[in-house]
Amino acid sequence: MTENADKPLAEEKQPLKVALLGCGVVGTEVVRILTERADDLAARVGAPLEIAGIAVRRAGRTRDIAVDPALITTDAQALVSRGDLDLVIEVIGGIEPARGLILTALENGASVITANKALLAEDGPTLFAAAEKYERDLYFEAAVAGAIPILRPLRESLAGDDVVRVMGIVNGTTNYILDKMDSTGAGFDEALEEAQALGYAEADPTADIEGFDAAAKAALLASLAFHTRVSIADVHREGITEVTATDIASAREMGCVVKFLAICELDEASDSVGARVYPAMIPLSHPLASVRDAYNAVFVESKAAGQLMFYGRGAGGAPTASAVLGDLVSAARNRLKGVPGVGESSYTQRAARPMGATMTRYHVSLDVADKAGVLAAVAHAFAEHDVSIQTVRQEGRGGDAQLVVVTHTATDAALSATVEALRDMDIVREVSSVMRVEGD
Ligand SMILES: NC(=O)C1=CN([C@@H]2O[C@H](COP(=O)(O)OP(=O)(O)OC[C@H]3O[C@@H](n4cnc5c(N)ncnc54)[C@H](O)[C@@H]3O)[C@@H](O)[C@H]2O)C=CC1
Ligand SMILES: N[C@@H](CC=O)C(=O)O
Ligand code: NA
Repeated sequence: MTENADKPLAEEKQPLKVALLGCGVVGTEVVRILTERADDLAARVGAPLEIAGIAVRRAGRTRDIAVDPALITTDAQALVSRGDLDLVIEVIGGIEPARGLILTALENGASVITANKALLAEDGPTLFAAAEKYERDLYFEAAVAGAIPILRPLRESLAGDDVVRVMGIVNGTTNYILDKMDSTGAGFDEALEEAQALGYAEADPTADIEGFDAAAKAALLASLAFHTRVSIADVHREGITEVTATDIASAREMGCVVKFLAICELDEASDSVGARVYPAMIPLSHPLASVRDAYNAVFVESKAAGQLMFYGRGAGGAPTASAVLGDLVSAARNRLKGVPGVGESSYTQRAARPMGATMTRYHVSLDVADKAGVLAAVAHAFAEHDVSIQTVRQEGRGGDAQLVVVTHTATDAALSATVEALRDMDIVREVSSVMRVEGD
């Protein structure tokens, strides 16, 4: 008889009790995987995972889940206060009651898995401090880029390297909208409705289209990548609501596509961190240009590894549940061992770099009077602000002309001052669009 024969099988071990908070798009898929894959999960963890309770907002609603109705409760606070839970999954979203519930769960000895980027980017330090105090895990792989494993690689695989830049498409809803507008000519509202029906959008889709969701994710990426604390308030944010069909066509004309980007950079000279989200034109040859539908992709650049790219489904119930379950298995293994896993690392305390100091390029479309000297006057406005022009294209339109100017790299402060000056010029009838150019 081998030594192992005495060891209890996973299913003979005391089950780990799991509570689920919220049973919407993501929660439903979490329950499905937990129930359908129970035996394999038990084998991987080393003990069965038992659903001990599911907190919902409305009890009577028909749900597509196969669990004992006695497990359903509308009292999430009582559930997390029980004291016998090993693991709590928070997929309610928003700030409160999620924050209070997570803190109570940690205080009562449970490790927590959450997909809630909004909360972590607003008040992560409070939650991480509680996890450390009670020696429990607080994992959140699902919070950034859905199914794509990106946070664990940053926290663990790249812990010995120095990350200098993270750039990606981290919001599925907006990528879906921009992709549909570009490839099928769909209108903004129509594409947003489709994204909502497919379960990609936040409960309030303003969070997606105004960039709050991507800004929260950028804050989490920057914090992990640069071992510091970046909150959503530190992230420069512009959403996609101003992107027009004309911008998309204009991007095509210069061999580009409009993508909604999150960019996090370490400025070594000033030891500061810049994080920003905005729609930008990128060349069709850039790998991010071919990210379609609700897919996400994240580029990481580090000193020793060079460039790494992570790609996959960034939104949707099942892909997001995959990330939640991955965290659940890790946290469950740690619970069995009695020690928490790797926590947060924010030892550098780097300052936030102001947006004005960011080096970027602009694509500016102007409606101008079509007369002698206009081009020279416009060029002068750029030169006066130390912004060098890369290309100018002019198209006549009756008595008016349209000028499309693409600049070389300059500080964002210089570029926006140039645009302000252009707006004040009599010969400029309208600055019809301003968009940054990235990725080359
Ligand atoms: N849907 C997606 O593709 C992704 C979602 N996430 C995040 O996952 C979380 C959940 O998202 P979804 O499932 O899409 O949202 P959802 O709106 O479909 O689900 C949330 C559920 O929580 C319930 N709820 C609200 N207040 C409650 C309370 N006090 N007690 C119990 N239940 C309550 C709601 O009734 C709803 O069923 C959010 O933090 C979201 O940002 C993260 C990645 C992707
Ligand atoms: N609403 C989000 C969901 C995932 O984080 C998105 O569209 O990416
Ligand atoms: Na992820």
